[in-house]
Amino acid sequence: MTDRVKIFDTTLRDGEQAPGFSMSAGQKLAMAEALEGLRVDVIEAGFAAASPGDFEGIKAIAEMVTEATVCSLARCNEGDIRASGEAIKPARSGRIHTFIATSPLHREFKLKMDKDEIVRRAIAAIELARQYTDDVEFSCEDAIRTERDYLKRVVEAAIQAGASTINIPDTVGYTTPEEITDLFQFLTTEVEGADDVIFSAHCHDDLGLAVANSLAAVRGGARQVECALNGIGERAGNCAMEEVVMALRTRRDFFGIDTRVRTEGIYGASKLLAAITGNAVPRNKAIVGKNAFAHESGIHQHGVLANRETYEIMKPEHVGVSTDNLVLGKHSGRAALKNRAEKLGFTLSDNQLQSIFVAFKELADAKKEVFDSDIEALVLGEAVGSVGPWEIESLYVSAGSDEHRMPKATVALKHKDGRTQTHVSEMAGPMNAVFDAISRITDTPMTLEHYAVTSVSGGEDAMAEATVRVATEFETYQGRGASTDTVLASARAYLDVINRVERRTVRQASIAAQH
Ligand SMILES: CC(=O)SCCNC(=O)CCNC(=O)[C@H](O)C(C)(C)COP(=O)(O)OP(=O)(O)OC[C@H]1O[C@@H](n2cnc3c(N)ncnc32)[C@H](O)[C@@H]1OP(=O)(O)O
Ligand SMILES: CC(C)C(=O)C(=O)O
Ligand SMILES: [Mg+2]
Repeated sequence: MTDRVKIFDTTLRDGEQAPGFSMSAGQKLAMAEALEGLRVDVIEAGFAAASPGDFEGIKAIAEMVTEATVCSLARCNEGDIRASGEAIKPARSGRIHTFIATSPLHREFKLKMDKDEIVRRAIAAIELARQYTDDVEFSCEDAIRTERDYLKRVVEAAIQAGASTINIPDTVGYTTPEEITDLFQFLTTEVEGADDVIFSAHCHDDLGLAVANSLAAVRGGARQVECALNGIGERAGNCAMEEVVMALRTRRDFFGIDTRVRTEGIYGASKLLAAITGNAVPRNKAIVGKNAFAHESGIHQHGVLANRETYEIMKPEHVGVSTDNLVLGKHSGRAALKNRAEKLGFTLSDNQLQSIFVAFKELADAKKEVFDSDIEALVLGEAVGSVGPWEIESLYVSAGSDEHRMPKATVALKHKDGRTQTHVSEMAGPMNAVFDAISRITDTPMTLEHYAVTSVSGGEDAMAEATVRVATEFETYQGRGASTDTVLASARAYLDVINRVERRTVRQASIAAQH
């Protein structure tokens, strides 16, 4: 048994699997870089057999990551194992994670396999995986609803076949803390070969118990926790990485064990994920929500002013949340901007710094004060919006109280291939006119399902962040844009979606051309 809990991050596999959270290969690479910066032990980068894009995404991550183990998920069949083995080949340390369901419901209705067949499949898959790597993880899907004696039998067979990590998933979020502690105690003491492997917990949040159950599994002997940033994942999500890590760190006195995560990067990584997927973190979310370290009521403020520990059990800076509000101005240079971004949890390449610096100077000229949240919006705007191919060249909107004159938007967009196109739209609302003009120029008809604008910093000239959810003929997309001008922020959010759609079409066309 190790003296720490390994963090197996599945943001890019189970997390990405949930509707509304899919990421492009480039976005997955950016997230993998952030996860490596957090020092997670294992990055589950995808499911190699799922698609050529997933295969290439895992391979690119395996080529880039230098410290963490890079893992691919595989069913217990030859094709999946071989695809995973090839995808992780470039990794300094690569893992194949193979799984098969063991519960009566899954055996009878889904797999239509009896108990012996499942054991045979598991053994064959693990033995084949071992031909690619010594690091093989085996999961009994729906382990929690599996008969204990059968679970023990499958796990013992998996260990004998060569698995070095045994994962016990609560696939449907059904268990309770007491029950899972007892199960892990049973497995770690009763299973033959238990001392030679690491037991892992993979809890889902259907009853809001994923973090509590993961911690309870650790109490029962689990030494790997599978989790995802912001708790994303199938249905209600997975165990939230930031929560389980901070619970172990903050209550080390209770759990007596910790992870090796560099917690100062948590907030930046969480924001990056939210920006990339277009799914904002709720403000009351533990650790990474906007309110996690905010105090408005008088009695709390009075206490915090005297001593922060009266109402704070963690230091905000330990998870990368800055309490230093007023940061930079128009006289600041690149070094200060880079330093501030790093304090907020973002590592900027030289190219990113150059382009963010230009936007920062424009913002500093337009605003009296530049806050951390402004810088965050600039960095995330860069992470999301810089990839094009369309960008806004100019935008004019006229609207007013005269009911005989329709609001009008004149929009000019520039494409990376050199084209510039302008369209004038008149619609019932000014934003409708802007969105319509963008749709017409790019020839992308879409239905707006949700549109929201929030202020991300203080003052009259605050930065606005717009988010849109838009349905195309085939899929729903999220987009995000930021600016001190709400109309421009909204237009950028809408264009963010158009760019995602176009990039996806180009990607699909290139995949089709390869076949
Ligand atoms: C709990 C979890 O999170 S499991 C991971 C879930 N993630 C995903 O499914 C995302 C990626 N999946 C995919 O892209 C597709 O489902 C694919 C490419 C893997 C398979 O696609 P298809 O071949 O069309 O199969 P489909 O998805 O319809 O059905 C799954 C098949 O796998 C079988 N299967 C399911 N789990 C396993 C397993 N662990 N081991 C072996 N076979 C399995 C099912 O019995 C079914 O077989 P059948 O086609 O003979 O009936
Ligand atoms: C593939 C397995 C580990 C899984 O995601 C689950 O059972 O929830
Ligand atoms: Mg899962």
